[in-house]
Amino acid sequence: MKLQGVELRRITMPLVSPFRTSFGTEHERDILLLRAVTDGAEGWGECVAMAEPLYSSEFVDAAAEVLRRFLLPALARRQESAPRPGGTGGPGGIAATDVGHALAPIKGHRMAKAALEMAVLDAELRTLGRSFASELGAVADRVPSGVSVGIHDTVPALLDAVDGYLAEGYVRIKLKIEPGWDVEPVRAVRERFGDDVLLQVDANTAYTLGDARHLARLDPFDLLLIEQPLEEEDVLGHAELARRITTPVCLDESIVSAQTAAAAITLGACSIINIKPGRVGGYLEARRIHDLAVAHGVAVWCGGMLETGLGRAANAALAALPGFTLPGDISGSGRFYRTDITEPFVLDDGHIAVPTGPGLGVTPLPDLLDEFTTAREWVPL
Ligand SMILES: CSCC[C@@H](NC(=O)CCC(=O)O)C(=O)O
Ligand SMILES: [Mg+2]
Repeated sequence: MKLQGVELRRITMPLVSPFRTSFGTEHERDILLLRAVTDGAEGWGECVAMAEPLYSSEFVDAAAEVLRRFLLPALARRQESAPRPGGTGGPGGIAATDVGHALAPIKGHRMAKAALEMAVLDAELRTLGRSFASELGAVADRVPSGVSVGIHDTVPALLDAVDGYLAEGYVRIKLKIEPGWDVEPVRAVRERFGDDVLLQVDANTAYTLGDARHLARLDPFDLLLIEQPLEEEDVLGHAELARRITTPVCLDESIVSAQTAAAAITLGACSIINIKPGRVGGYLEARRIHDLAVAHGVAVWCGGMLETGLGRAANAALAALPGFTLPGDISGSGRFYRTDITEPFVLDDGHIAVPTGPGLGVTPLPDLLDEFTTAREWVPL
């Protein structure tokens, strides 16, 4: 497949309601999309980097810049040096499995790299007529849908939000927590909705090991897991915390590759992993982490970064792999957006259908995409 160029397209999508976490409050998403134009088909990639480097060190302006100045030129050089398919000499094409190798010399910027690999993979699979689900190894045609619930001003407001999501059919509730908003909201949700609701919490690195005794107060509430209680690099701290609480520790921000996943598992820093393809550099690395976790008996689930229907489609395909045994943050499009740029993903009996069409199985609706577009830039290879 010959990659002719990539369009960098920025869109701004308003959220249906503010989404507050321990690191800030989102009111809209400033999203970088990639449209890869090849001699076969066009492919789409979605960069999950936020507008500010608060979830991780990446942010969307930096992703666009590193793509423009370093990642796309590196891919162009790889394509120019690759032998033609079939072994003849001269500039050849590129395959999705080449992208990670071509970009490896550039340090970090995993979300930017993931978006580029996703776009190339989508173009390749559309050309082949294969779905993401079949390429990744999906074993299900729908996946259970969990929902992430932000920090609210009051407990009654939180309970109303949870009530609404349960009424919509979400099979698992995840509550964002931070110091001062943790035991009380969890207790209130348990008292109002009972012990059978699948319930977990996400701290986004808001605590320290010194909070271990306090976090142990969550143990009586039978949570599925506590996600990323400590800072990203404190792998040893998570291993010590896991010895002091009974709630299973799940890592998110700390797991940036199969290598870091192997280290975290070996050190006992987590017994569950939230896999986010953008955070780990792409869907192919995400599958490697899945395979590693399965080999170690570690459960995985698919996290979310408020993706549009493009990322949601790819995440649903990934979440259909056999090791994804816990409900992921693959909610309906309406959880965050009044209007999605693709046909909306809609909850059906608490599940999201896995797209079956070639590639992502969804494409942006041109008029809606144009409505949300704030910038377009063509980068020839
Ligand atoms: C703006 S917060 C994004 C990161 C957060 N993501 C979610 O809470 C799920 C969001 C979603 O459903 O897409 C996480 O740390 O897991
Ligand atoms: Mg998280």
